[in-house]
Amino acid sequence: MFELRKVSVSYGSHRAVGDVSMDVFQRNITALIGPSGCGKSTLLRCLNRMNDLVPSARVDGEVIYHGENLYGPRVDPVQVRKVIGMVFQKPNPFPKSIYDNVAFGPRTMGIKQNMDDIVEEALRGAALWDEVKDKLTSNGLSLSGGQQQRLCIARAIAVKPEVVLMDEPCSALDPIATLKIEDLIRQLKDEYTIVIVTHNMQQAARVSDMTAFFSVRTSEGKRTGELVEYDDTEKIFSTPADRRTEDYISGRFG
Ligand SMILES: Nc1ncnc2c1ncn2[C@@H]1O[C@H](COP(=O)(O)OP(=O)(O)OP(=O)(O)O)[C@@H](O)[C@H]1O
Repeated sequence: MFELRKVSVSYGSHRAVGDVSMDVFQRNITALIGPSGCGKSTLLRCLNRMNDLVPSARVDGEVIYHGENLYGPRVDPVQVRKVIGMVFQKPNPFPKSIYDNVAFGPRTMGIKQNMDDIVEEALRGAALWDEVKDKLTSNGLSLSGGQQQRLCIARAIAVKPEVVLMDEPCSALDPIATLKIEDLIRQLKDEYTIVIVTHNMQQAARVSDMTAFFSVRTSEGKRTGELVEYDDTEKIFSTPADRRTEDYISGRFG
C-alpha cells in the first residue's frame, strides 16, 4: 500500500527521524513501536501529509502510495487525508450530536447517499451502534472515553477511507475500553489497512501483523529516530534480529 523510500522528517534544523525505508501492506495491521521521541508519530503523520500542518516540518525521500509519490506536485493533501484517515491519542469528538459527528465527513464531501444508512453502517463498523442507536441526538461528548474513541473511529470510516492511521488510540483509555478498541482494530482489518503507533508492546503483539521497531541515535548531541528492524510481529517478539530490538521488547531499555 505504501512504499517508504529513505523518508526523513525534520523540524527546522532538527532531523527527527531519518532514512526510513519500509513497505506497508494492504489489509494488514502495522505497528510502529519504540522509545519516546524516536519519531513514531512523526513518521505516521507523513503517511497522510498531516505534517504539512506543522510549518517547520519538512519531509525528504518518497512516500509512495499506490505507485504515486504522496508529496508529488499534483497531489492535493486534502484529498490524501480523505483516503487516509486518522484517529488521535485523545478522543476528540466534535461538540455535536453522535449522528452529526459521523455525518460530518460524508456531508462535507457532498455524499448524496441516505445519511441514516451511512451513519448506521459507520457506527456498526466501529462496534458502537448497539450502545448509541437510541440516543443518536445526544452530544458525542456525553459518551465514555472508550465510546468517544469508537465514535472517532466511526467518524474516520464514515468517509470510506482505504487506510486508517492510529496514533496511540488507547493511551487515554482504561484496560477494558482498550481491549474493546483492540478487538475493533482486528475487525477493521478486513476492510482497511491500519497503521498504529503504540507505546504498549503487548498491544502491538496482540493486534498487529507487522511491527517496525524504531530507536534513537545520538550524534553530536542530536537525537534522530531510525528504523532498526521491521518484520512479522511474531518474529519481532520471538526472535528479533537486532540486539536493540531484543533489549527493548524484553524491557531492558526504553
Ligand atoms: N511539532 C513539532 N515541532 C518540533 N519538533 C517536534 C514536533 N513534533 C515532534 N517533534 C520532535 O520530533 C521528535 C520525534 O517526536 P515524535 O512525537 O514523532 O516521537 P514519538 O516516537 O512518537 O514519541 P512519543 O512516543 O513520546 O509520542 C522529538 O524530538 C520531538 O521533540
